[in-house]
Amino acid sequence: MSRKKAVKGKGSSKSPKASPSSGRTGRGLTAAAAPSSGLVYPSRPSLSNSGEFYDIAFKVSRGILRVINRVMLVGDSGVGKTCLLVRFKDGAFLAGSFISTVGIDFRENMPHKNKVMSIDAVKVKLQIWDTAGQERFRSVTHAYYRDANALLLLYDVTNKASFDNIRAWLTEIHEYAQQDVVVMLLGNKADSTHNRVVKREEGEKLAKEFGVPFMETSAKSGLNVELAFTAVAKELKHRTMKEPDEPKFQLKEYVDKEMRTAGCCRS
Ligand SMILES: Nc1nc2c(ncn2[C@@H]2O[C@H](COP(=O)(O)OP(=O)(O)OP(=O)(O)O)[C@@H](O)[C@H]2O)c(=O)[nH]1
Ligand SMILES: [Mg+2]
Repeated sequence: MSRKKAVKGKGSSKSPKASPSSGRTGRGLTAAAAPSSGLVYPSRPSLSNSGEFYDIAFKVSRGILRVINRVMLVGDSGVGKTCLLVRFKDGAFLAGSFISTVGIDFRENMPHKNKVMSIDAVKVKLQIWDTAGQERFRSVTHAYYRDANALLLLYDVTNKASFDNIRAWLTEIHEYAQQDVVVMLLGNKADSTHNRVVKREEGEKLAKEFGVPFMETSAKSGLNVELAFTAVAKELKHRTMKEPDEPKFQLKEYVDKEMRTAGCCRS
């Protein structure tokens, strides 16, 4: 058994109108806290696919520890969140006309995909939630923030407004997400060299100012897509399973090193 049902059904404590600070619970889950069965149930309830609330931490399946973590893609409409998710999950690029994601009923319709990654011999399950970037769906997105363990915040290097809005997104994240949420800034559409209006250095500078890791990506070419999700998965895995004497995993250092090793760009 991998799940322990905590609170049943819809209409429980989560709602788009919930107090912004009410969900601020740290993960606070370490391997040392795990019972010998390997089943761990943290106190924070999570939302399942069906809209029910569960306590999910990690489970042992066929002798492999599988860590389940929720990653949310956020940023302005059109920056490429859906395309990034599809590239990562299916290895394909959604070319053609732009179909904006809508968030009508956040419990039923918020699109997400699961992907299991192998991190240091541990299967890390990422539950990746796509969000609607349009302003009118913002309250829907807010309701999800506090369930996120990590946020990939995207702007579009060909769209200056999407870059300028990053400060506002970071303010929202600060207001609605868990205090210890992992945040990574991604400058997407790096393949569009001719239309680029935001330099890589500008992205680096902003990320440095806010103390978050940064990389440029392309859902079209695949540039750094795998690396972005791997880095997040590594950070989440280390947080969950850190041994007392193990040095802290440094996400930013890891990203910088990987970028240097790969000459900044890899697909
Ligand atoms: N050149 C290029 N185009 C991209 C890239 N990623 C996305 N696009 C294009 O940008 C447009 C918007 O992409 P989406 O992924 O739908 O954008 P979104 O962020 O999900 O937008 P919302 O759902 O409205 O929030 C589409 O026409 C994509 O084909 C990329 O890396 N490079
Ligand atoms: Mg979308």
